[in-house]
Amino acid sequence: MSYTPLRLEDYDISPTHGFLPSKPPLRRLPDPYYTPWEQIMERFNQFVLAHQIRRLVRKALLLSQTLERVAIGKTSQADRPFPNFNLGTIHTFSGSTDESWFYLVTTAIEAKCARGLNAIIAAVEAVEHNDIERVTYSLQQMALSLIDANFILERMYERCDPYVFYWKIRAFLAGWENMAEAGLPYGVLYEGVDDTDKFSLDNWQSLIRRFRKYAGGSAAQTPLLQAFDIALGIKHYPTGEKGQQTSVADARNRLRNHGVPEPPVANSYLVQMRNYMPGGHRRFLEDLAGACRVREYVLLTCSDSLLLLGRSDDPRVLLRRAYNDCVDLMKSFRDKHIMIVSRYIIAPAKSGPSIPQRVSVAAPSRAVPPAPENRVPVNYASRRMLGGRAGGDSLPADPTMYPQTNTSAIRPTEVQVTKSLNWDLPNMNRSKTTSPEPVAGHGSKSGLARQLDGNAIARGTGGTDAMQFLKQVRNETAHTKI
Ligand code: HEM
Repeated sequence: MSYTPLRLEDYDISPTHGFLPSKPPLRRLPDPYYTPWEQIMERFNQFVLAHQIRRLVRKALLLSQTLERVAIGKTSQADRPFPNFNLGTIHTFSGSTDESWFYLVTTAIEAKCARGLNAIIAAVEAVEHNDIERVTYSLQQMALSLIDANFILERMYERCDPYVFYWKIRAFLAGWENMAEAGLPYGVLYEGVDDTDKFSLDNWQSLIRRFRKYAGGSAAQTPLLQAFDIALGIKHYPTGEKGQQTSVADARNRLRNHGVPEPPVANSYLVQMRNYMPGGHRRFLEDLAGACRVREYVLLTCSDSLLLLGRSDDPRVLLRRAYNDCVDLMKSFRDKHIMIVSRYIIAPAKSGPSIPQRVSVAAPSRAVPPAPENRVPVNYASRRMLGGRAGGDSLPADPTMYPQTNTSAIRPTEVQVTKSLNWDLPNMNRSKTTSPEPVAGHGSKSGLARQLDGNAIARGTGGTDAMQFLKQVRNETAHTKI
């Protein structure tokens, strides 16, 4: 099979902005058709705080998001230029600068690593031409990009506070995949979609099949790290399984079968994350995996163990050093990232909110009543005690907004009531009422922002057992070194 050079532009990737769009996003949708939506967004944070957002969104007009008149990509801000990385956020869920910073750090890494993507393409091509010096130079450029990524990642600590991240931001990013522990064993039912409204209690099993599971927002959905993994030949195996990185024999085999694509990364979570990437970016990863043989080239060029003693200006020594530097920097990025996860997720989860929390009970949905035998006897008095709205409370205590301001402690009977609502099988209404509303469902009781006891698994917004997954990915990276 002949080699066809890869071109970033063919995959909606910008040579200057990488996986970011080359034009800044619109500040607001210019067509007056979307005014009802924009009006909600103008005061989004106030509405969330006042518990009005669900009501308003329900009331809002159902507008087509594919209206032809919408000039997506057209910007009113040609003078806020991306190339200078003069970035800011227009809207956040929580209204906090911590949340803005969280997005900005992630976006800045994308922006800065664009040159790394160009270097990846150059390295792939140089291998095809057996140009050792160009392969080395391209790997050095990739390393510079990874140095930037490492540096920017550490800036997360500057303005994103772990407490705020864990207790105030994270719930909004949560999804409904692998979230049984958070109270969503089946995912979420999308009202009005797939005839769900025709549901009756007799066919609840078919209804369960209509629940949808989607992972939450996670930077794991960036193609960037996967592109570097593929370029360096770093393989990831299913979590809990020990795999092997390419050996010299594998490398020979692959070079002989030129053009036969490598099987995709075998870690199902990373593969699944590709479904959340734009189609062009996903295709890029697939095509890159088919075309890239950088690791094989380095392995075969540098297989002679005597090279370890070789002169420092031997091109093969320089090649191996450039390759290993990249692997080291990928490992270092993942080390730093694990440290972030332990400070932003594990530590706050273990220590809990600064003041004891209350639990809240989701009001049963009118659309799907619970089966009579599963109805939980929650009376109005107990709901008020739990911070609910029953009985016409004008100012409900909301454990999700600022748990440190909640002064009442959890009572065992209240926890039982909540658990019962969460887990009883035919009681579908719980998912419908709690999950799509980030405000109501993610306090201390069932969402991602909650206190974990000693043995509980800390899950990422993508639903992984975060530490087990991330450490394996990091170790697999380290084992790739030649
Ligand atoms: C407060 C900051 C961050 C936290 C708490 C965090 C947390 C996590 C967690 C828990 C996972 C496991 C997957 C999941 O279930 O979600 C993950 C994966 C991942 N995150 Fe982050 N993350 C943060 C920032 C970033 C940034 C800035 C990047 C930059 C690109 C990033 C890139 C990744 C990648 C690529 C993965 C997939 C695993 C890998 O390839 O190493 N994360 N993150």
